[in-house]
Amino acid sequence: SPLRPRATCTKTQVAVLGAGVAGIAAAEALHNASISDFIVIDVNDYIGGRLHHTTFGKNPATGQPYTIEFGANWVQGLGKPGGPQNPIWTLANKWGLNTTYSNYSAIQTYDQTGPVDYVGLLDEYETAYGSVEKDAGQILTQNLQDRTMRAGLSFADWKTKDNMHKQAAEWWEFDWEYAWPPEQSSETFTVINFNDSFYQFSEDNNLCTDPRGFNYWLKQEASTFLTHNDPRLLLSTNVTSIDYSAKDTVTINTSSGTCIEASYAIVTFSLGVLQNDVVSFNPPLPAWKQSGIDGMQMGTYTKIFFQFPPDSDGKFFWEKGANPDTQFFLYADHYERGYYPVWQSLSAPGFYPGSGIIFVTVTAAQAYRAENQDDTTVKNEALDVLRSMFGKDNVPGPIDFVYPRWTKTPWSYGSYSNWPPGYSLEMHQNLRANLGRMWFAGEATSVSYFGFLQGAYNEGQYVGEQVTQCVDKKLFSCDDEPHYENLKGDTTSKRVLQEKNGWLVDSTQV
Ligand SMILES: Cc1cc2nc3c(=O)[nH]c(=O)nc-3n(C[C@H](O)[C@H](O)[C@H](O)COP(=O)(O)OP(=O)(O)OC[C@H]3O[C@@H](n4cnc5c(N)ncnc54)[C@H](O)[C@@H]3O)c2cc1C
Repeated sequence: SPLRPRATCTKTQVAVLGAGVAGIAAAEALHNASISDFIVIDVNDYIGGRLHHTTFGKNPATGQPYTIEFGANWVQGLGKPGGPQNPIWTLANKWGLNTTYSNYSAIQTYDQTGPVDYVGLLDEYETAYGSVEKDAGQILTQNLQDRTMRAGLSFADWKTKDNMHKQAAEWWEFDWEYAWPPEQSSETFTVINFNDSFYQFSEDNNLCTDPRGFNYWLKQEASTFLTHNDPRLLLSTNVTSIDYSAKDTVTINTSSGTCIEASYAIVTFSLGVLQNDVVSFNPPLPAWKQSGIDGMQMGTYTKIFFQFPPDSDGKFFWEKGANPDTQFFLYADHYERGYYPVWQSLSAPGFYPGSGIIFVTVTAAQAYRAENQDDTTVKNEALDVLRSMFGKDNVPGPIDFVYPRWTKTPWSYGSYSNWPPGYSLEMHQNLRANLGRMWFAGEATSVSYFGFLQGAYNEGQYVGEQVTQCVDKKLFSCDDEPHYENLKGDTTSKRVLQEKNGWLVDSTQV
Protein backbone atom coordinates (compact mmCIF):
# COMPACT_ATOMS: atom_id res chain seq x y z
CA SER A 1 0.00 0.00 0.00
CA PRO A 2 1.25 3.52 -0.66
CA LEU A 3 0.50 4.24 2.99
CA ARG A 4 2.90 1.57 4.21
CA PRO A 5 4.36 3.05 7.36
CA ARG A 6 8.09 3.71 7.34
CA ALA A 7 8.49 1.70 10.48
CA THR A 8 8.08 -1.48 8.45
CA CYS A 9 11.21 -0.85 6.36
CA THR A 10 14.06 -3.22 7.01
CA LYS A 11 16.70 -1.25 8.83
CA THR A 12 20.41 -1.48 8.20
CA GLN A 13 23.51 0.64 8.59
CA VAL A 14 24.70 0.45 4.96
CA ALA A 15 22.68 -0.51 1.88
CA VAL A 16 24.94 -1.58 -0.97
CA LEU A 17 22.96 -1.25 -4.18
CA GLY A 18 24.31 -3.68 -6.75
CA ALA A 19 26.17 -7.00 -6.37
CA GLY A 20 28.62 -6.44 -9.21
CA VAL A 21 32.34 -5.96 -8.68
CA ALA A 22 31.94 -2.50 -7.12
CA GLY A 23 29.17 -3.58 -4.76
CA ILE A 24 30.99 -6.69 -3.55
CA ALA A 25 34.25 -4.73 -3.13
CA ALA A 26 32.37 -2.10 -1.08
CA ALA A 27 30.72 -4.76 1.10
CA GLU A 28 34.08 -6.45 1.64
CA ALA A 29 35.59 -3.14 2.75
CA LEU A 30 32.78 -2.79 5.32
CA HIS A 31 33.30 -6.36 6.47
CA ASN A 32 37.05 -5.78 6.78
CA ALA A 33 36.30 -2.85 9.06
CA SER A 34 34.12 -5.13 11.21
CA ILE A 35 30.90 -3.57 10.00
CA SER A 36 28.49 -6.45 9.60
CA ASP A 37 25.22 -4.54 9.51
CA PHE A 38 24.84 -4.10 5.77
CA ILE A 39 22.55 -5.37 3.02
CA VAL A 40 23.58 -5.99 -0.60
CA ILE A 41 20.74 -5.72 -3.14
CA ASP A 42 20.67 -6.74 -6.80
CA VAL A 43 17.95 -7.19 -9.39
CA ASN A 44 19.72 -10.20 -10.86
CA ASP A 45 19.70 -13.64 -9.27
CA TYR A 46 23.51 -13.88 -9.20
CA ILE A 47 26.58 -12.04 -7.95
CA GLY A 48 28.58 -10.46 -10.77
CA GLY A 49 26.56 -7.86 -12.70
CA ARG A 50 28.41 -7.26 -15.95
CA LEU A 51 30.59 -10.26 -15.15
CA HIS A 52 27.90 -12.26 -16.85
CA HIS A 53 28.07 -15.63 -18.62
CA THR A 54 25.73 -18.09 -20.25
CA THR A 55 25.89 -21.62 -21.61
CA PHE A 56 26.27 -22.10 -25.32
CA GLY A 57 26.63 -24.82 -27.93
CA LYS A 58 27.72 -28.29 -27.08
CA ASN A 59 31.07 -29.86 -26.36
CA PRO A 60 31.26 -32.68 -28.93
CA ALA A 61 33.28 -34.82 -26.53
CA THR A 62 31.12 -34.51 -23.41
CA GLY A 63 27.74 -33.38 -24.79
CA GLN A 64 27.82 -30.56 -22.21
CA PRO A 65 27.38 -26.92 -23.19
CA TYR A 66 30.30 -24.47 -23.08
CA THR A 67 30.39 -21.39 -20.86
CA ILE A 68 30.74 -18.12 -22.75
CA GLU A 69 31.03 -14.60 -21.39
CA PHE A 70 28.43 -12.05 -22.49
CA GLY A 71 30.11 -9.36 -20.39
CA ALA A 72 33.72 -8.86 -19.32
CA ASN A 73 36.07 -11.51 -20.68
CA TRP A 74 39.65 -10.41 -20.02
CA VAL A 75 41.82 -9.48 -17.10
CA GLN A 76 43.45 -6.46 -18.69
CA GLY A 77 46.92 -5.45 -17.54
CA LEU A 78 48.14 -8.20 -15.22
CA GLY A 79 51.18 -6.94 -13.35
CA LYS A 80 54.96 -7.16 -13.35
CA PRO A 81 57.02 -9.18 -10.90
CA GLY A 82 57.68 -6.88 -7.95
CA GLY A 83 55.47 -4.22 -9.46
CA PRO A 84 51.88 -3.37 -8.70
CA GLN A 85 49.35 -6.01 -9.71
CA ASN A 86 45.91 -5.57 -11.13
CA PRO A 87 43.69 -6.53 -8.16
CA ILE A 88 41.50 -8.57 -10.51
CA TRP A 89 44.54 -10.63 -11.51
CA THR A 90 45.43 -11.16 -7.86
CA LEU A 91 41.90 -12.37 -7.11
CA ALA A 92 41.64 -14.49 -10.25
CA ASN A 93 44.81 -16.28 -9.15
CA LYS A 94 43.69 -16.54 -5.55
CA TRP A 95 40.60 -18.47 -6.68
CA GLY A 96 42.31 -20.50 -9.41
CA LEU A 97 40.43 -19.03 -12.34
CA ASN A 98 41.13 -20.56 -15.74
CA THR A 99 42.57 -17.94 -18.08
CA THR A 100 44.67 -17.96 -21.24
CA TYR A 101 47.03 -15.32 -22.59
CA SER A 102 45.58 -13.44 -25.55
CA ASN A 103 48.29 -13.21 -28.16
CA TYR A 104 47.51 -10.10 -30.18
CA SER A 105 50.27 -10.98 -32.62
CA ALA A 106 48.45 -14.18 -33.54
CA ILE A 107 46.32 -12.29 -36.06
CA GLN A 108 45.50 -12.62 -39.75
CA THR A 109 43.97 -9.85 -41.82
CA TYR A 110 41.23 -9.99 -44.45
CA ASP A 111 38.93 -7.90 -46.55
CA GLN A 112 35.99 -8.81 -48.77
CA THR A 113 38.35 -10.36 -51.31
CA GLY A 114 39.72 -12.84 -48.77
CA PRO A 115 43.06 -12.87 -46.94
CA VAL A 116 45.13 -9.68 -47.47
CA ASP A 117 48.16 -8.91 -45.35
CA TYR A 118 47.91 -5.46 -43.80
CA VAL A 119 49.25 -6.41 -40.39
CA GLY A 120 52.01 -3.82 -40.87
CA LEU A 121 49.40 -1.10 -40.38
CA LEU A 122 49.09 -2.13 -36.75
CA ASP A 123 52.72 -1.15 -36.16
CA GLU A 124 52.15 2.08 -38.02
CA TYR A 125 49.25 2.93 -35.71
CA GLU A 126 51.30 2.05 -32.65
CA THR A 127 54.10 4.37 -33.73
CA ALA A 128 51.59 7.19 -34.11
CA TYR A 129 50.06 6.33 -30.73
CA GLY A 130 53.53 6.75 -29.20
CA SER A 131 53.47 10.40 -30.34
CA VAL A 132 49.93 10.79 -29.01
CA GLU A 133 51.16 9.67 -25.61
CA LYS A 134 53.84 12.36 -25.57
CA ASP A 135 51.34 14.92 -26.75
CA ALA A 136 48.87 13.95 -24.03
CA GLY A 137 51.69 14.26 -21.51
CA GLN A 138 52.22 17.86 -22.62
CA ILE A 139 48.52 18.61 -22.34
CA LEU A 140 48.47 17.14 -18.89
CA THR A 141 51.60 18.72 -17.47
CA GLN A 142 51.02 22.17 -18.97
CA ASN A 143 47.29 22.27 -18.25
CA LEU A 144 46.40 22.68 -21.91
CA GLN A 145 43.03 22.02 -23.45
CA ASP A 146 42.10 18.39 -24.05
CA ARG A 147 41.04 17.34 -27.53
CA THR A 148 39.65 14.34 -29.35
CA MET A 149 41.70 11.23 -29.86
CA ARG A 150 41.02 11.74 -33.58
CA ALA A 151 42.73 15.14 -33.43
CA GLY A 152 45.61 13.62 -31.50
CA LEU A 153 46.06 10.81 -34.02
CA SER A 154 45.83 13.19 -36.92
CA PHE A 155 48.47 15.44 -35.34
CA ALA A 156 50.65 12.32 -35.05
CA ASP A 157 50.14 11.84 -38.78
CA TRP A 158 47.88 8.82 -38.54
CA LYS A 159 45.19 9.44 -41.15
CA THR A 160 42.88 6.70 -42.27
CA LYS A 161 41.20 8.72 -45.05
CA ASP A 162 39.22 6.25 -47.16
CA ASN A 163 41.69 3.44 -46.61
CA MET A 164 39.50 0.63 -45.24
CA HIS A 165 42.50 -1.45 -44.20
CA LYS A 166 43.71 1.44 -42.07
CA GLN A 167 40.23 1.89 -40.64
CA ALA A 168 40.13 -1.78 -39.68
CA ALA A 169 43.59 -1.52 -38.10
CA GLU A 170 42.48 1.53 -36.15
CA TRP A 171 39.29 -0.23 -35.05
CA TRP A 172 41.35 -3.15 -33.76
CA GLU A 173 43.69 -0.81 -31.87
CA PHE A 174 41.16 1.67 -30.56
CA ASP A 175 37.42 0.97 -30.79
CA TRP A 176 37.85 -2.62 -29.71
CA GLU A 177 39.15 -1.32 -26.37
CA TYR A 178 37.12 1.84 -25.82
CA ALA A 179 33.87 0.80 -27.58
CA TRP A 180 33.75 4.24 -29.22
CA PRO A 181 35.62 5.69 -32.19
CA PRO A 182 38.53 8.13 -31.67
CA GLU A 183 36.40 11.19 -32.48
CA GLN A 184 34.22 10.43 -29.48
CA SER A 185 37.04 9.87 -27.03
CA SER A 186 39.22 12.21 -25.00
CA GLU A 187 42.87 12.16 -26.03
CA THR A 188 44.19 12.87 -22.54
CA PHE A 189 42.00 10.53 -20.54
CA THR A 190 42.39 7.71 -23.06
CA VAL A 191 46.14 7.92 -22.54
CA ILE A 192 45.73 8.12 -18.75
CA ASN A 193 43.46 5.06 -18.85
CA PHE A 194 45.83 3.11 -21.08
CA ASN A 195 48.88 4.05 -18.97
CA ASP A 196 47.32 3.07 -15.68
CA SER A 197 46.41 -0.46 -16.74
CA PHE A 198 48.93 -1.36 -19.41
CA TYR A 199 52.07 0.43 -18.21
CA GLN A 200 51.44 0.43 -14.47
CA PHE A 201 50.43 -3.25 -14.45
CA SER A 202 51.52 -4.86 -17.75
CA GLU A 203 50.54 -5.00 -21.38
CA ASP A 204 49.23 -8.54 -21.05
CA ASN A 205 45.59 -9.55 -21.29
CA ASN A 206 44.30 -12.94 -20.22
CA LEU A 207 40.98 -14.25 -21.47
CA CYS A 208 38.79 -16.21 -19.09
CA THR A 209 37.57 -19.56 -20.36
CA ASP A 210 36.51 -20.99 -17.05
CA PRO A 211 33.46 -23.28 -17.17
CA ARG A 212 32.43 -21.81 -13.82
CA GLY A 213 32.27 -18.36 -15.45
CA PHE A 214 34.43 -15.25 -15.05
CA ASN A 215 32.39 -14.17 -12.02
CA TYR A 216 33.53 -17.27 -10.13
CA TRP A 217 36.32 -15.33 -8.40
CA LEU A 218 33.88 -12.64 -7.27
CA LYS A 219 31.39 -15.18 -5.92
CA GLN A 220 34.19 -16.92 -4.06
CA GLU A 221 35.47 -13.66 -2.65
CA ALA A 222 31.92 -12.75 -1.54
CA SER A 223 31.61 -16.14 0.14
CA THR A 224 34.41 -15.18 2.53
CA PHE A 225 32.02 -12.75 4.24
CA LEU A 226 28.53 -13.69 3.04
CA THR A 227 27.35 -17.11 4.13
CA HIS A 228 25.19 -19.42 2.04
CA ASN A 229 21.65 -17.96 2.07
CA ASP A 230 22.92 -14.94 3.97
CA PRO A 231 19.91 -12.71 4.75
CA ARG A 232 22.14 -9.71 3.98
CA LEU A 233 22.20 -10.61 0.30
CA LEU A 234 18.92 -9.72 -1.42
CA LEU A 235 19.06 -11.01 -4.99
CA SER A 236 16.20 -10.70 -7.52
CA THR A 237 15.28 -7.41 -5.85
CA ASN A 238 14.57 -4.46 -8.10
CA VAL A 239 15.29 -1.00 -6.69
CA THR A 240 12.82 1.54 -8.10
CA SER A 241 13.50 4.65 -6.06
CA ILE A 242 15.90 6.11 -3.55
CA ASP A 243 14.78 8.75 -1.10
CA TYR A 244 17.67 10.71 0.35
CA SER A 245 15.64 13.64 1.62
CA ALA A 246 15.91 12.74 5.29
CA LYS A 247 18.79 14.03 7.36
CA ASP A 248 19.98 10.75 8.78
CA THR A 249 18.64 7.97 6.56
CA VAL A 250 18.36 6.89 2.96
CA THR A 251 15.24 4.90 2.06
CA ILE A 252 15.41 2.39 -0.77
CA ASN A 253 12.14 1.22 -2.32
CA THR A 254 11.78 -1.93 -4.40
CA SER A 255 9.28 -2.99 -7.06
CA SER A 256 7.73 -5.54 -4.72
CA GLY A 257 6.77 -2.75 -2.34
CA THR A 258 9.39 -3.48 0.28
CA CYS A 259 11.76 -0.85 1.60
CA ILE A 260 15.08 -0.59 3.34
CA GLU A 261 16.05 2.22 5.62
CA ALA A 262 19.80 2.67 5.81
CA SER A 263 22.13 5.13 7.47
CA TYR A 264 24.18 5.13 4.26
CA ALA A 265 23.63 3.89 0.72
CA ILE A 266 26.28 3.00 -1.84
CA VAL A 267 24.85 3.16 -5.36
CA THR A 268 26.83 1.02 -7.80
CA PHE A 269 24.33 0.95 -10.67
CA SER A 270 25.91 1.34 -14.10
CA LEU A 271 26.22 4.71 -15.78
CA GLY A 272 23.59 3.50 -18.27
CA VAL A 273 21.13 2.84 -15.43
CA LEU A 274 21.77 6.29 -13.95
CA GLN A 275 21.46 7.99 -17.35
CA ASN A 276 18.19 6.33 -18.26
CA ASP A 277 16.15 7.19 -15.19
CA VAL A 278 15.60 3.56 -14.23
CA VAL A 279 15.70 4.54 -10.57
CA SER A 280 14.04 7.72 -9.40
CA PHE A 281 15.63 9.92 -6.77
CA ASN A 282 13.86 11.99 -4.20
CA PRO A 283 14.65 14.84 -4.23
CA PRO A 284 15.64 14.84 -7.92
CA LEU A 285 19.40 14.91 -8.39
CA PRO A 286 20.89 18.41 -8.35
CA ALA A 287 22.12 19.89 -11.62
CA TRP A 288 25.81 19.36 -10.84
CA LYS A 289 25.26 15.64 -10.21
CA GLN A 290 22.96 15.16 -13.19
CA SER A 291 25.42 16.85 -15.55
CA GLY A 292 28.24 14.68 -14.19
CA ILE A 293 26.13 11.63 -15.03
CA ASP A 294 25.01 12.86 -18.43
CA GLY A 295 28.48 13.99 -19.49
CA MET A 296 30.24 10.63 -19.17
CA GLN A 297 29.55 8.26 -22.02
CA MET A 298 28.17 4.71 -21.93
CA GLY A 299 29.44 2.42 -24.67
CA THR A 300 28.12 -0.70 -26.30
CA TYR A 301 30.32 -3.66 -27.01
CA THR A 302 28.50 -6.67 -28.40
CA LYS A 303 29.96 -10.14 -28.86
CA ILE A 304 28.17 -12.34 -31.39
CA PHE A 305 28.83 -16.07 -30.94
CA PHE A 306 28.76 -18.91 -33.45
CA GLN A 307 29.44 -22.60 -33.07
CA PHE A 308 30.32 -24.36 -36.32
CA PRO A 309 30.60 -28.04 -37.17
CA PRO A 310 34.03 -29.34 -38.22
CA ASP A 311 34.77 -30.35 -41.80
CA SER A 312 35.28 -34.00 -42.73
CA ASP A 313 38.96 -33.65 -41.75
CA GLY A 314 37.95 -32.58 -38.21
CA LYS A 315 39.14 -28.99 -38.71
CA PHE A 316 37.15 -25.76 -38.71
CA PHE A 317 37.10 -23.60 -41.82
CA TRP A 318 39.12 -20.72 -40.29
CA GLU A 319 41.88 -23.11 -39.28
CA LYS A 320 42.67 -24.11 -42.87
CA GLY A 321 45.64 -22.41 -44.37
CA ALA A 322 46.10 -20.42 -41.18
CA ASN A 323 48.74 -20.83 -38.55
CA PRO A 324 47.05 -23.21 -36.08
CA ASP A 325 47.77 -20.77 -33.24
CA THR A 326 45.91 -17.88 -34.88
CA GLN A 327 43.52 -16.32 -32.38
CA PHE A 328 42.22 -13.30 -34.30
CA PHE A 329 40.91 -12.65 -37.79
CA LEU A 330 40.53 -8.99 -38.66
CA TYR A 331 38.08 -8.03 -41.41
CA ALA A 332 38.10 -4.71 -43.31
CA ASP A 333 34.74 -4.15 -44.93
CA HIS A 334 34.76 -2.31 -48.22
CA TYR A 335 32.00 0.12 -47.25
CA GLU A 336 31.53 0.36 -43.51
CA ARG A 337 34.07 0.92 -40.76
CA GLY A 338 33.61 -1.54 -37.89
CA TYR A 339 31.33 -3.91 -39.82
CA TYR A 340 31.83 -7.34 -38.15
CA PRO A 341 35.53 -6.55 -37.80
CA VAL A 342 37.25 -8.74 -35.19
CA TRP A 343 36.67 -12.49 -35.21
CA GLN A 344 38.10 -14.40 -32.33
CA SER A 345 38.50 -18.16 -32.24
CA LEU A 346 37.75 -19.97 -29.01
CA SER A 347 38.80 -23.14 -30.77
CA ALA A 348 42.44 -22.06 -30.60
CA PRO A 349 44.83 -23.89 -28.26
CA GLY A 350 44.42 -22.89 -24.61
CA PHE A 351 40.81 -21.74 -24.95
CA TYR A 352 38.15 -24.33 -25.88
CA PRO A 353 40.10 -26.37 -28.45
CA GLY A 354 37.91 -28.32 -30.82
CA SER A 355 34.84 -26.32 -29.80
CA GLY A 356 34.21 -24.73 -33.19
CA ILE A 357 33.25 -21.54 -31.37
CA ILE A 358 34.19 -18.23 -32.96
CA PHE A 359 32.79 -14.82 -32.07
CA VAL A 360 32.78 -11.39 -33.63
CA THR A 361 32.60 -8.08 -31.76
CA VAL A 362 30.83 -4.90 -32.84
CA THR A 363 30.75 -1.58 -30.99
CA ALA A 364 29.02 1.79 -30.97
CA ALA A 365 26.76 2.47 -33.99
CA GLN A 366 27.36 -1.04 -35.38
CA ALA A 367 26.44 -2.55 -32.00
CA TYR A 368 23.24 -0.52 -31.81
CA ARG A 369 22.43 -1.67 -35.31
CA ALA A 370 23.04 -5.33 -34.51
CA GLU A 371 21.10 -5.13 -31.27
CA ASN A 372 18.12 -3.56 -33.03
CA GLN A 373 18.02 -6.25 -35.68
CA ASP A 374 16.63 -9.72 -35.22
CA ASP A 375 18.91 -12.70 -34.75
CA THR A 376 18.45 -14.05 -38.26
CA THR A 377 19.42 -10.79 -39.95
CA VAL A 378 22.55 -10.44 -37.84
CA LYS A 379 23.47 -14.08 -38.33
CA ASN A 380 23.12 -13.79 -42.10
CA GLU A 381 25.10 -10.55 -42.31
CA ALA A 382 27.89 -12.03 -40.26
CA LEU A 383 27.87 -15.27 -42.27
CA ASP A 384 28.22 -13.23 -45.47
CA VAL A 385 31.29 -11.59 -43.97
CA LEU A 386 32.77 -14.98 -43.06
CA ARG A 387 32.09 -16.22 -46.59
CA SER A 388 33.91 -13.30 -48.14
CA MET A 389 36.83 -13.85 -45.78
CA PHE A 390 37.11 -17.64 -46.06
CA GLY A 391 35.41 -18.46 -49.35
CA LYS A 392 31.78 -18.75 -50.33
CA ASP A 393 31.61 -22.52 -50.17
CA ASN A 394 33.74 -23.07 -47.11
CA VAL A 395 31.43 -21.75 -44.39
CA PRO A 396 28.70 -24.18 -43.30
CA GLY A 397 25.57 -23.21 -41.38
CA PRO A 398 26.23 -22.75 -37.65
CA ILE A 399 25.12 -25.25 -35.01
CA ASP A 400 24.40 -22.52 -32.52
CA PHE A 401 24.23 -18.74 -32.48
CA VAL A 402 23.62 -16.14 -29.77
CA TYR A 403 24.36 -12.57 -28.74
CA PRO A 404 23.39 -10.32 -25.84
CA ARG A 405 21.67 -6.96 -26.26
CA TRP A 406 23.46 -4.66 -23.85
CA THR A 407 21.75 -1.49 -25.12
CA LYS A 408 18.41 -2.96 -24.08
CA THR A 409 19.39 -4.55 -20.79
CA PRO A 410 17.56 -2.53 -18.13
CA TRP A 411 20.04 -3.29 -15.33
CA SER A 412 22.96 -2.00 -17.42
CA TYR A 413 21.86 -0.03 -20.54
CA GLY A 414 25.16 -0.38 -22.33
CA SER A 415 28.41 -2.18 -21.74
CA TYR A 416 30.95 0.15 -20.11
CA SER A 417 31.84 3.80 -19.98
CA ASN A 418 34.26 5.87 -22.02
CA TRP A 419 35.64 9.35 -21.39
CA PRO A 420 34.37 11.80 -24.02
CA PRO A 421 36.37 14.81 -25.23
CA GLY A 422 35.75 17.96 -23.23
CA TYR A 423 34.69 16.11 -20.09
CA SER A 424 36.91 17.43 -17.32
CA LEU A 425 38.15 15.83 -14.13
CA GLU A 426 35.84 18.17 -12.22
CA MET A 427 32.81 17.09 -14.24
CA HIS A 428 33.77 13.52 -13.56
CA GLN A 429 34.16 14.25 -9.87
CA ASN A 430 30.52 15.39 -9.95
CA LEU A 431 29.59 11.90 -11.18
CA ARG A 432 31.69 10.43 -8.41
CA ALA A 433 30.81 12.63 -5.44
CA ASN A 434 28.39 11.63 -2.68
CA LEU A 435 25.13 13.40 -1.96
CA GLY A 436 24.99 13.39 1.80
CA ARG A 437 24.58 9.79 2.88
CA MET A 438 24.23 8.50 -0.68
CA TRP A 439 27.54 7.46 -2.23
CA PHE A 440 28.41 6.35 -5.78
CA ALA A 441 30.87 3.77 -7.09
CA GLY A 442 31.37 1.69 -10.22
CA GLU A 443 33.64 1.35 -13.23
CA ALA A 444 32.45 4.74 -14.55
CA THR A 445 33.51 6.63 -11.42
CA SER A 446 37.14 5.52 -11.85
CA VAL A 447 39.53 8.07 -13.36
CA SER A 448 42.34 5.59 -13.91
CA TYR A 449 40.42 2.50 -14.93
CA PHE A 450 37.02 3.53 -16.29
CA GLY A 451 35.62 0.68 -18.38
CA PHE A 452 37.66 -1.98 -16.60
CA LEU A 453 36.93 -4.45 -13.81
CA GLN A 454 39.78 -2.94 -11.79
CA GLY A 455 37.98 0.42 -11.96
CA ALA A 456 34.82 -1.06 -10.46
CA TYR A 457 36.86 -2.88 -7.83
CA ASN A 458 38.97 0.10 -6.76
CA GLU A 459 36.05 2.49 -6.61
CA GLY A 460 33.89 0.03 -4.66
CA GLN A 461 36.67 -0.51 -2.18
CA TYR A 462 37.40 3.22 -1.92
CA VAL A 463 33.79 4.20 -1.23
CA GLY A 464 33.38 1.26 1.14
CA GLU A 465 36.31 2.64 3.12
CA GLN A 466 34.92 6.18 3.08
CA VAL A 467 31.58 4.98 4.40
CA THR A 468 33.37 2.88 6.99
CA GLN A 469 34.89 6.06 8.35
CA CYS A 470 31.45 7.65 8.52
CA VAL A 471 30.04 4.70 10.41
CA ASP A 472 33.05 4.42 12.71
CA LYS A 473 32.98 8.05 13.66
CA LYS A 474 29.25 7.71 14.19
CA LEU A 475 29.17 11.09 12.62
CA PHE A 476 26.01 12.66 11.53
CA SER A 477 27.62 13.15 8.18
CA CYS A 478 31.25 12.46 7.38
CA ASP A 479 33.67 14.06 4.97
CA ASP A 480 31.89 14.87 1.76
CA GLU A 481 33.59 14.29 -1.54
CA PRO A 482 34.15 17.60 -3.31
CA HIS A 483 31.85 18.58 -6.13
CA TYR A 484 31.77 21.53 -8.48
CA GLU A 485 28.71 23.66 -9.09
CA ASN A 486 30.55 26.02 -11.42
CA LEU A 487 32.74 24.33 -13.95
CA LYS A 488 35.73 26.38 -15.01
CA GLY A 489 37.02 24.24 -17.82
CA ASP A 490 40.30 23.79 -15.98
CA THR A 491 41.05 20.23 -16.97
CA THR A 492 44.47 19.28 -15.72
CA SER A 493 46.10 21.88 -13.47
CA LYS A 494 47.68 20.80 -10.20
CA ARG A 495 44.67 22.35 -8.51
CA VAL A 496 42.52 19.76 -10.24
CA LEU A 497 44.78 16.71 -10.37
CA GLN A 498 44.25 15.69 -6.78
CA GLU A 499 43.29 12.62 -4.88
CA LYS A 500 40.03 14.23 -3.82
CA ASN A 501 39.01 14.29 -7.49
CA GLY A 502 39.66 10.60 -7.95
CA TRP A 503 43.24 11.13 -9.16
CA LEU A 504 44.44 8.14 -7.17
CA VAL A 505 47.24 7.09 -9.52
CA ASP A 506 49.61 9.73 -10.86
CA SER A 507 49.44 8.69 -14.46
CA THR A 508 52.36 10.94 -15.41
CA GLN A 509 54.59 8.66 -13.31
CA VAL A 510 53.55 5.21 -14.56
C1 LIG B 1 30.40 -6.75 -23.10
C2 LIG B 1 31.35 -6.29 -22.03
C3 LIG B 1 32.69 -6.57 -22.14
C4 LIG B 1 33.59 -6.15 -21.16
N1 LIG B 1 34.89 -6.55 -21.22
C5 LIG B 1 35.72 -6.30 -20.18
C6 LIG B 1 36.99 -6.91 -20.11
O1 LIG B 1 37.32 -7.74 -20.97
N2 LIG B 1 37.82 -6.59 -19.08
C7 LIG B 1 37.45 -5.71 -18.11
O2 LIG B 1 38.25 -5.43 -17.21
N3 LIG B 1 36.21 -5.15 -18.12
C8 LIG B 1 35.35 -5.44 -19.12
N4 LIG B 1 34.07 -4.95 -19.09
C9 LIG B 1 33.71 -4.00 -18.04
C10 LIG B 1 33.37 -4.67 -16.70
O3 LIG B 1 32.46 -5.69 -16.92
C11 LIG B 1 32.79 -3.62 -15.79
O4 LIG B 1 33.73 -2.58 -15.62
C12 LIG B 1 32.43 -4.13 -14.39
O5 LIG B 1 31.89 -5.41 -14.41
C13 LIG B 1 31.45 -3.15 -13.77
O6 LIG B 1 31.18 -3.48 -12.43
P1 LIG B 1 30.24 -2.53 -11.57
O7 LIG B 1 30.12 -3.14 -10.24
O8 LIG B 1 30.70 -1.13 -11.69
O9 LIG B 1 28.83 -2.54 -12.34
P2 LIG B 1 27.80 -3.74 -12.58
O10 LIG B 1 28.50 -5.00 -12.85
O11 LIG B 1 26.86 -3.24 -13.61
O12 LIG B 1 27.06 -3.88 -11.18
C14 LIG B 1 25.92 -3.13 -10.85
C15 LIG B 1 24.82 -4.06 -10.37
O13 LIG B 1 23.65 -3.28 -10.13
C16 LIG B 1 22.53 -4.06 -10.44
N5 LIG B 1 21.39 -3.18 -10.72
C17 LIG B 1 21.25 -2.29 -11.72
N6 LIG B 1 20.07 -1.66 -11.64
C18 LIG B 1 19.44 -2.19 -10.56
C19 LIG B 1 18.18 -1.93 -9.92
N7 LIG B 1 17.32 -1.01 -10.40
N8 LIG B 1 17.86 -2.63 -8.82
C20 LIG B 1 18.72 -3.55 -8.31
N9 LIG B 1 19.93 -3.82 -8.86
C21 LIG B 1 20.27 -3.14 -9.97
C22 LIG B 1 22.94 -4.85 -11.66
O14 LIG B 1 22.19 -6.02 -11.77
C23 LIG B 1 24.42 -5.11 -11.39
O15 LIG B 1 24.63 -6.38 -10.86
C24 LIG B 1 33.14 -5.39 -20.05
C25 LIG B 1 31.77 -5.11 -19.93
C26 LIG B 1 30.89 -5.57 -20.90
C27 LIG B 1 29.41 -5.31 -20.72
